[in-house]
Amino acid sequence: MLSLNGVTKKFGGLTAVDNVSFDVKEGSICGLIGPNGSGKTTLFNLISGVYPLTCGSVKFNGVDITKLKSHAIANLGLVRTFQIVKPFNNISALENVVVGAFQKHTNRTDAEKVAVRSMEMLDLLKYKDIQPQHLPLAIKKKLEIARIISTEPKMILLDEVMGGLNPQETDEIVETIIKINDTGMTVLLIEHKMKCIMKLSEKVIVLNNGAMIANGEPEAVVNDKEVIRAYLGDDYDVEDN
Ligand SMILES: Nc1ncnc2c1ncn2[C@@H]1O[C@H](COP(=O)(O)OP(=O)(O)OP(=O)(O)O)[C@@H](O)[C@H]1O
Repeated sequence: MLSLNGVTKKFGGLTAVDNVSFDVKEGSICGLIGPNGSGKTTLFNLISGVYPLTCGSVKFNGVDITKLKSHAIANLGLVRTFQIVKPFNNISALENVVVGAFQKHTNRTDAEKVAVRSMEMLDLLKYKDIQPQHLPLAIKKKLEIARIISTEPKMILLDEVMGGLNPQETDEIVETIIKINDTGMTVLLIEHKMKCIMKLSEKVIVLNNGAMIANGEPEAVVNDKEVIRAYLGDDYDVEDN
């Protein structure tokens, strides 16, 4: 579904993403992990057309999207969340989600139907008339997911959607991601909470200093010596994370 080949990004003298190649299988959930500053968000920015690549290529659903802009990539069905959620604060939660649905639907009634369905899936309908500025972080994060789901994508990129949430809120988001994936959407997610990564991911990709140091099944990846050295640490225990 998504295929990266030699993806590289240089910011002046710094190679933020270094010759990264991997595939994400259609219908799967794939985790992207690594230390702070290892290039995860930059990689999302490259895939989603926010930054141009220095070299390499990205294919989505058989189409070369390397040089496409974000909106064109979103039109093909590949959308992402941002680490810092920035909803439109002066309109209701529902209107925020309707904005996403307008990507495919020009008709207001159709767009609203899709938005309501997305909010239902995330158990957000009770907040529909509230402006996001009055909602807690966990609900804002869910709203961001509802907004991208309402574009009716084939694949979503989630950038630390569990960051800053308590264990119960985190569990809810994990269940939501499973529900979304069950509808057929492919998921690639950046996450520091290893327990969630282990529960959700069919495959885990690890970046360190911009380079991919592991790519495989979660069990194999967490037992990989280089991953332990670079990221997890010797006393790593999934239950603690
Ligand atoms: N626009 C930019 N200009 C210059 N350097 C950048 C830019 N964006 C990111 N970087 C640098 O690229 C490297 C990778 O950053 P990135 O944000 O992708 O890491 P990350 O793995 O997502 O980190 P975190 O887990 O903290 O979010 C860092 O050294 C960062 O300072």
